[in-house]
Amino acid sequence: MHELRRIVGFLGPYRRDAILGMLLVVIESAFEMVIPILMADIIDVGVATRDLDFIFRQGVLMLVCAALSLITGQLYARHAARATYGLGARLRAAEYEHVQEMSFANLDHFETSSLITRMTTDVTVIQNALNAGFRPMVRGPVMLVIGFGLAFYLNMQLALVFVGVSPFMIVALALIVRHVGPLYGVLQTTVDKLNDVVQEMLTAVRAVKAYVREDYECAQFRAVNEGLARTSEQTFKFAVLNMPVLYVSLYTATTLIMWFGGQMILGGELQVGELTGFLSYVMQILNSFIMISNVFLLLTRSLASIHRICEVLDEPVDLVSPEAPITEVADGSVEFRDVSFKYRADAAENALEHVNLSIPAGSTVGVLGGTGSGKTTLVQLIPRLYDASEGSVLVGGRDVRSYDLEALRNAVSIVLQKNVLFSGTVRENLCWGNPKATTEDLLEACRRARVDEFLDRLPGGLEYDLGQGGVNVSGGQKQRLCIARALLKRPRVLIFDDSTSAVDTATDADIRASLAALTGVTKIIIAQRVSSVADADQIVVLDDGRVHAVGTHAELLASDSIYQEIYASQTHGPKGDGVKRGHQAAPGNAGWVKTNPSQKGQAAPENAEWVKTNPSHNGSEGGER
Ligand SMILES: Nc1ncnc2c1ncn2[C@@H]1O[C@H](COP(=O)(O)OP(=O)(O)OP(=O)(O)O)[C@@H](O)[C@H]1O
Repeated sequence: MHELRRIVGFLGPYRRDAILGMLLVVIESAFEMVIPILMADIIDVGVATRDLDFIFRQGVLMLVCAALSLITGQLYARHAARATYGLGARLRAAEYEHVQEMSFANLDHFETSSLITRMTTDVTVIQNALNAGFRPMVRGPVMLVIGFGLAFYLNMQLALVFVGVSPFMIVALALIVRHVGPLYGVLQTTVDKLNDVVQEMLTAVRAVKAYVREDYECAQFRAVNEGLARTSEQTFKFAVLNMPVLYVSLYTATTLIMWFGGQMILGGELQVGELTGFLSYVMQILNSFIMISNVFLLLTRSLASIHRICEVLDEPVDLVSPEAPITEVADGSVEFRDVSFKYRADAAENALEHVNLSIPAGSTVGVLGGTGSGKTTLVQLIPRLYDASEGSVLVGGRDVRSYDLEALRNAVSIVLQKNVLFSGTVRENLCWGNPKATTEDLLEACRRARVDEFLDRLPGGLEYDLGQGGVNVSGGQKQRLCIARALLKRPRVLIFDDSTSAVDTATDADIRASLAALTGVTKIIIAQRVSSVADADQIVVLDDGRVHAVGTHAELLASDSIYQEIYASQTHGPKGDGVKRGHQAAPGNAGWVKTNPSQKGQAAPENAEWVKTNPSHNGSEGGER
């Protein structure tokens, strides 16, 4: 119930329309309900006494009531539509804005497809329920009360006959609603699943085609689609039972009333007009029961949607700026003080264990480690995409939790592993980094990120449309555009999470050289290739969430077993003795995995071996994906 009230609270300025709409329905119903009484009078008084004047006057009154009922009905429809669609728009906006505020950890709680369903289908369900249910929701109870009142007024005994039938109807309807309610929740979850399959397939449609998995995807879709059809069938099979229940009640009541009414007319206790008027009220009362039961069914379905929407709206944003935040980041120094981190409070293992690191402002740091060793996790703590579970992360000498989030994230620019560009031109995408950037600024960032190498070839240059998700450029070009976008923020700390994996080694070196010229900016580079970090001031080797070693290329090459292994395997294959043969460029985009990974939280075994992970997936040397 409190969720229903919460959603009603979103009416905002449309509350006036909702209230006006309700009033109009009450007036409309009242006018309509007077008509049978006027009709009964025409039969019992006008026709019985052959008083044409009376019949005419009552007829005109009936017409006026019908016309007023029609006008108020029309006015109601206008206000109801405004309230309904206004509420839908406000709900979608509230959900969308809340999702924007959510942290990565918050977003981990929801499937993307489920969020889409909650912002679209669930809101539509509420809209439809309100649109179709608003009128009967008000009209049903109003007609029920007035109908019963007037039925008792016309004939008490007949009204009691009718009252006798009602409990059966009420109990049967309550049972149907109780059974159908939970099924609606299941139905919405099934819609989630369908959206999930469709979204995943559309996002990965190129991979589907490349791997010739169309049949498999179709089978997946068919299974979920048929599941949805089955669930809908099951749900509506029960929902439609309300109609037979109501009609059985209607005809039983009508038959009984005709029988009793007929006896009463024969006994001279009732007039024909009275019985006709009474039967009209019986119809109206039963109609109002039909309306109320339909509203209950609609409401039951929308309650499931309301709950799902409230789950999004009530998700507490766990990363917010503090009360009195610091708005200036003094410098680009970064420090990890005994930091441990787990993605979920109930996770058995930490993704990072007791990490201690000190990165001076303006220095360049490389981060190496096997797949899943915690590299991405480590850097995501710097702009506070997640908060450390234990210990603290400092930027510019202050705990990241003491900064204004926006100020911190403006000072720490991260090029995520999964590069994302948006629909729009190159210029629009780059301006994400700095909306005020001039064309000169954009071209300068493009030069540094080596975007200039292909920008001329894009029709329109900066005005070239990248298409949805940047489909109109290659993987390597996308990475370079993302680097340029990050540079435009003019950050104090620049983080590259494997951001040059899809560019050729020569361009990678070029980009590194131009970044080296950015003095005063701390650069943290996660890379698979030793060559990408060999020139760094210090290199951090991660292993199973722990810092295995820190040092320069020469120091690590001389002392660290994991670094030696990585280096050797990249220069001469997994078992090579590359230590002695000097540094060479690593193969294009090879990824490296340890073949006998140690248990999480334990130091890496000395004999750990690193192997190349399917380099063919990453493109050939010197090329771009
Ligand atoms: N959102 C998440 N929720 C739960 N666990 C996660 C999440 N992201 C990563 N992990 C887990 O945390 C660990 C470290 O992952 P992380 O992405 O930091 O590794 P990585 O070194 O960057 O790997 P890669 O080189 O493959 O990108 C892994 O065991 C991974 O499965």
